[in-house]
Amino acid sequence: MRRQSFAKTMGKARRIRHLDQGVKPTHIQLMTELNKIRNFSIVAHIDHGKSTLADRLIQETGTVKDRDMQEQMLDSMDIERERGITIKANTVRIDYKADDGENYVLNLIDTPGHVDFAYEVSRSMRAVEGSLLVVDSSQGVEAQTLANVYHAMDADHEIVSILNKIDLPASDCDRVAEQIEDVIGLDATDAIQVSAKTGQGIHETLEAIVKKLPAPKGERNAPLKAMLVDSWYDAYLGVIVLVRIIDGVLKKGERIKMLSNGSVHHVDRIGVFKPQREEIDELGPGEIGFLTASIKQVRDTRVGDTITHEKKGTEDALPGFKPAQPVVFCGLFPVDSAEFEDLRDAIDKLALNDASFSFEMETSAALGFGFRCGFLGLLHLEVIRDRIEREYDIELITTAPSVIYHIHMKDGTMQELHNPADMPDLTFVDHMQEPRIKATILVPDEYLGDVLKLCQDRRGIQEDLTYAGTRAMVVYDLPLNEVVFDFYDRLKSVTKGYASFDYQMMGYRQDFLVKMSILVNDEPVDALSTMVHRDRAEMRGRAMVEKLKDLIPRHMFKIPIQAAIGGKVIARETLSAMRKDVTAKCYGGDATRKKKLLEKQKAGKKKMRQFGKVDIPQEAFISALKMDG
Ligand SMILES: Nc1nc2c(ncn2[C@@H]2O[C@H](COP(=O)(O)OP(=O)(O)OP(=O)(O)O)[C@@H](O)[C@H]2O)c(=O)[nH]1
Repeated sequence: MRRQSFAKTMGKARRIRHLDQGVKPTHIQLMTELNKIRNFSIVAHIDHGKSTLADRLIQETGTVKDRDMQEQMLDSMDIERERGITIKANTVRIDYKADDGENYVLNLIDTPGHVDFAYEVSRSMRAVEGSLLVVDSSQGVEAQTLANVYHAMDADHEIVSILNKIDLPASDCDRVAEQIEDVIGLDATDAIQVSAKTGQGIHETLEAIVKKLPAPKGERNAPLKAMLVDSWYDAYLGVIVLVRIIDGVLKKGERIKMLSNGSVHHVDRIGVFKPQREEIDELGPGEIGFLTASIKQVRDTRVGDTITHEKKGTEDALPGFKPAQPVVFCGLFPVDSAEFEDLRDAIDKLALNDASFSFEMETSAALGFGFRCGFLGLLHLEVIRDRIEREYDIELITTAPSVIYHIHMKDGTMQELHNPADMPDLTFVDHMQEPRIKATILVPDEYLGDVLKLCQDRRGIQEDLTYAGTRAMVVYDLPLNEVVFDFYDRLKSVTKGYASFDYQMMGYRQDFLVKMSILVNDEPVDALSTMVHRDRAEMRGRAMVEKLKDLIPRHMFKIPIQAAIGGKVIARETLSAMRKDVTAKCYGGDATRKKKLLEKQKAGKKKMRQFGKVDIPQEAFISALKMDG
C-alpha cells in the first residue's frame, strides 16, 4: 500500500516539465522590470490538485498553445519516465497580460511534496515571495498542507488561498475556509474558489498572483548573488542548474563561483523554462532561470548554495545553507552475488542525479558484497530501491533501515553509528543518543484512539492534541527508529487510510538502547541485527524469532533461532527438522508433476541466502522486522 501510494505521488509526472530535447535556442532578451515579476510556489497536500492547477495556469496564459497541451504533457511525462521519479523542484516562466493592461512575468517553482524532502522545499520557498495554498474543498486541510504552508510562512510568503475541486458534489468551501482560518490561522475571506478541472476561477487566480503577491526586490548594479534552487543531470548538457537571481546580472560566458566550496565554472548557457527550454543572454535581479557550465555531477551543485562571479563577487552567502543529510541507512545487497558489479553501476548512475543519496561499499558475513546507503527518509529509500529493481532489474536484499545513533565513548569522543553491525565494544561506551522527530498527524476522531495507541507503543510522547471540526490533530515526539520501519503502513491500516502524517527532525536524546543480534543455527546473521530500546528488547526479540520460525523453511536438521543482547539470549524458537524431498508425496510417479515441483523448489532457492547450513528466504529480512503493534 505504501509503495503504491508513493509510486503515485512521485511517479505522477510533474507536468510542468522542461522539454530538454530538440529545442532550438531562441535568444530572447529579458529586460523585465522588478515590479512586473511575480515569483511563487504552490503548496498543497498530495492529490489536492497542485499539478492540475499549474497546468491550467500555463494553458490559460497561452504559455502552451491549447493544441499542443496534450502533446506537451505526454512529452513531459516521457521525460519524467526517462528520468525516473523526479524529486526535484521545477519551474516555469509564464507571460501574463493582466487586466490592468500590463505584461507580467510569473515564475512558478514546483516543489517536491513529500516530507523526506523538507529541506529542499524550504530552500525553494526562499527563492520566491509568495505561495498559492491549494486545499481540496471536498477534503480539507491535511498534514502536508500544514507542513508545506508552514515552510511558506517561515519564508515570509504572502499567501493566496485556493479552494480547489469546487466542481465536486462533496465540495464545501465554507467549511474548508473556516478550517484554513482555525487550523492554519490564515484569513480565508478572499479564498478563491477554483476548479482546476473545468478552469473555473483560473483567471481570478492569475489576477490574485499579480495583485496580492509582492514583486521581488533586488539591485541590478550590486555584485552578483544568486541562489542555487535546484539541479539535475541532463545527458546532453551535463548538469542544469536552476537559479534565482537576488542581486546583479548573470550573463552567458561569465565565470561563476559557488560560495560553499569555491569551485569556479564557465557559464555556457543561460535560459528559462516556458516550460520548454529557451536560451537567453542574461538573467537580472528577481528572475528565475537556468545555467549550464559543463558541470559533471549533481553532487557539485548544492541546493541553497550562493552563486556569484569569480571576480568582484559577493562574499556574503545566503543564510541557511546546509548540504542535505541522509537520516536513514540500510544495506542493499544483490540476491545473486554475481550481480554486484551491475548493482555498483546502477547505484553510481542514480547517485549522479541525486545529491542526497549517499553510499559506500559494505561487506556482510551473511550477504556478501553490497552497499550501505543513506537516504533522506524512508520513502526516498523506497524510490531508490524500486528503481534499482525495476529499471536495472537487480533483485535486492534490503537490510533493516537504521537511523544514525550517537555513541558517546568513555574517553569523551562521539561516534556516529550508521550500521548496528559496527557497534563498538560496550565496555568503552558511556551512553547513546537517538534521533527524535516531531510528528504531526491529522485524523478523523473515530480513529484517534488507535493512533494514540500506535504512537504510545512506539515510545511516543504526546505534545499536543487539538480538534478542527471532526478531525483531531495530534503532535507526538517520537524516536525516529520506531518510525523508519513500518509506521506509515501501520498508521494507514489503523485509520483505513484517513490519517495524514508529516514530521520534522528534532535532534538527539539519550536513551537506553542496545544492539539485538539474531542467531540462526547458532550463527549470528548480521543483516538482522537491530538497535532497540532495552525495555522493548524482549518483546521485539520474541516477535522476530517467532516470525523467522515461520519464514525459514524446515531443513533436514533442527534449527535454533535466537535473539540475543551481548551474550545473553532473550528469546528462542526451534524449527524442527523435516524431510526435504518435496517429491516424496508424489507417489505414483507422475513425472511432470515431479518435475514441476523440483523446478518450483529450484526457483524458491534462488531467492534464498545461505547462512552456515541454513537457507533463509529473502523476504525474511524485511518481514522479520515488521512489528505488529
Ligand atoms: N474534480 C476535480 N478533480 C481535480 C481537480 N483538480 C485536480 N483534480 C484531480 O485530482 C487528482 C490529483 O490532482 P493533481 O493535480 O495530480 O494533484 P497534486 O496535488 O499535484 O498531486 P501530487 O502530484 O500527487 O502531489 C487528479 O486526478 C486530478 O485530475 C478539480 O478541480 N476537480
